[in-house]
Amino acid sequence: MNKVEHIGIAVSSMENSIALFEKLLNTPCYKQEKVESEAVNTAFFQTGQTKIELLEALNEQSPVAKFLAKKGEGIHHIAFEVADIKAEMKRLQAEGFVLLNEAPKRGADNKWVCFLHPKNTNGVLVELCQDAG
Ligand SMILES: CC[C@H](C(=O)O)C(=O)SCCNC(=O)CCNC(=O)[C@H](O)C(C)(C)COP(=O)(O)OP(=O)(O)OC[C@H]1O[C@@H](n2cnc3c(N)ncnc32)[C@H](O)[C@@H]1OP(=O)(O)O
Ligand SMILES: [Co+2]
Repeated sequence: MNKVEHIGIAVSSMENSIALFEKLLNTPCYKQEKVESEAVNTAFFQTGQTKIELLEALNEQSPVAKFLAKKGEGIHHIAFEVADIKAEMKRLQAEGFVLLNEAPKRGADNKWVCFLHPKNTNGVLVELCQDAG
């Protein structure tokens, strides 16, 4: 795990939260991107070596909609940058972590991603990210 690539934050209104985080971080949102496969709209802020990723549900089936209904707005996941996501997935599976997707899938911001179930990570949803080149 090279570094924290981003911290994912679940929000109810992307428009309101972009305005809030632009004030808080004193930096503009550098990208908004819909990830249909995850039923999320994302917005990114660069904060030094890491990023903030705001997440808004695109529909009621979105994992973010379920999270918001259950827990409300707040930190949703921590993403770690890895050099070789397939090797990391193999290593983590061998260590007993439950992978939520068997193969790397396309994430936002030009990444390959994989998620680990929070039941094996002290209740923290963990995402692995590798640059898709
Ligand atoms: C990929 C695009 C973008 C990127 O960075 O590129 C993203 O990050 S997209 C982010 C949205 N996508 C995901 O979150 C995909 C992975 N998530 C899942 O597969 C599900 O959300 C899952 C399996 C974590 C939970 O889904 P489930 O249907 O099982 O929901 P439950 O409410 O029944 O949850 C079961 C259990 O897990 C706890 N939980 C759920 N979400 C989280 C979370 N974000 N952090 C910590 N814990 C979480 C939930 O409280 C339940 O625990 P329990 O003790 O039973 O209450
Ligand atoms: Co993420």
